[in-house]
Amino acid sequence: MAQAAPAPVALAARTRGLRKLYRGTVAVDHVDLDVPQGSVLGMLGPNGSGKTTTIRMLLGLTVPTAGTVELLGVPMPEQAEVALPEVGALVEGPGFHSFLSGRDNLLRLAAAEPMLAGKAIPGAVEDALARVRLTDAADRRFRGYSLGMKQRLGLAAALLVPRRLVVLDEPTNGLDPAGTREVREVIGQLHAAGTTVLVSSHLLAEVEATCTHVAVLHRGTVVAQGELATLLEAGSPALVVSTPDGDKAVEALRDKRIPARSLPDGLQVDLTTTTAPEVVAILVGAGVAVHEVRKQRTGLEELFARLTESGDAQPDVDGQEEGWL
Ligand SMILES: Nc1ncnc2c1ncn2[C@@H]1O[C@H](COP(=O)(O)OP(=O)(O)OP(=O)(O)O)[C@@H](O)[C@H]1O
Repeated sequence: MAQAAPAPVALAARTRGLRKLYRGTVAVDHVDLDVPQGSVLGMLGPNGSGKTTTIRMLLGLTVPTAGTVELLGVPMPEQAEVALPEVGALVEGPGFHSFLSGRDNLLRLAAAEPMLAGKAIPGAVEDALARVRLTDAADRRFRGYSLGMKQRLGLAAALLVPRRLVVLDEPTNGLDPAGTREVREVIGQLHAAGTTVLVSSHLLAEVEATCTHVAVLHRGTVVAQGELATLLEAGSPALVVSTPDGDKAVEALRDKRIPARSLPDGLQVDLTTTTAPEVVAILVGAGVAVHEVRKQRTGLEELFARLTESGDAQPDVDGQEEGWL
């Protein structure tokens, strides 16, 4: 039965005071999340920070202990049947049958899509398979798929019909670099088509590369959210100087009360109380060989550093290599 489509809304998803307890353990608390219509919002947080639990509550898969959820303007889970047909989701355990091929799994899911007419099903399945580059492996059984292929099939299921909102929980888990680039491409295409995308990740670099907005979770609460560009501007600016004379340079700056710290190939200078030309003049005056100087964006990095300093959370090693100093 076709349902009345939800009306256009400013926020594709909105939570207020969201809380989830598991046997006395707080998984999510006080989460007021705004996912603007048309945005690509990266939900960023270390392992165990509450990303999956929040996403599951948004989709009506987990019942909140307290708080409210609105999805495409309607309350969840009360009006799930209104919102969910317009929401594609890739979450843990998408329920594929191990003995069926990738294509047959998608055909089964497509048959259950209220927005897909029967005769449109085969075409929609082939399109979705092609979009995640799984056509060649489509006849193989799901149980023989690699983790990356399983992720691709999950993504294909989320893309079976045009959606107003696509929710992807750690979509690049298990994917190689080419697969990761393809997921970024798919997110870019969805964004260009006006679809709102909510994507969770523990990789800073991944969020920076794909998102317009960010919500940072730590220990179950949102510690920052907003436009990526605004968050990147926040935090104190820094200068990264490449030089073989790092220690000498740090000393020269500290003599002038400018905070700096050594890096493997140079140093990082805090620009809160000084400027880049002044730093370069001091270094050159002190006889430091300056090979390269560049401004560093520190907003997200600082937010993440604060998270890791508080103990229980470490960003992924890949994230450190790609997105950190
Ligand atoms: N079904 C459950 N039963 C008990 N505790 C749970 C359950 N699901 C999640 N938790 C706990 O809730 C907290 C948040 O977990 P969640 O999976 O939402 O975090 P996450 O940010 O998605 O982590 P990851 O990046 O590792 O997937 C963790 O402490 C986790 O152990």
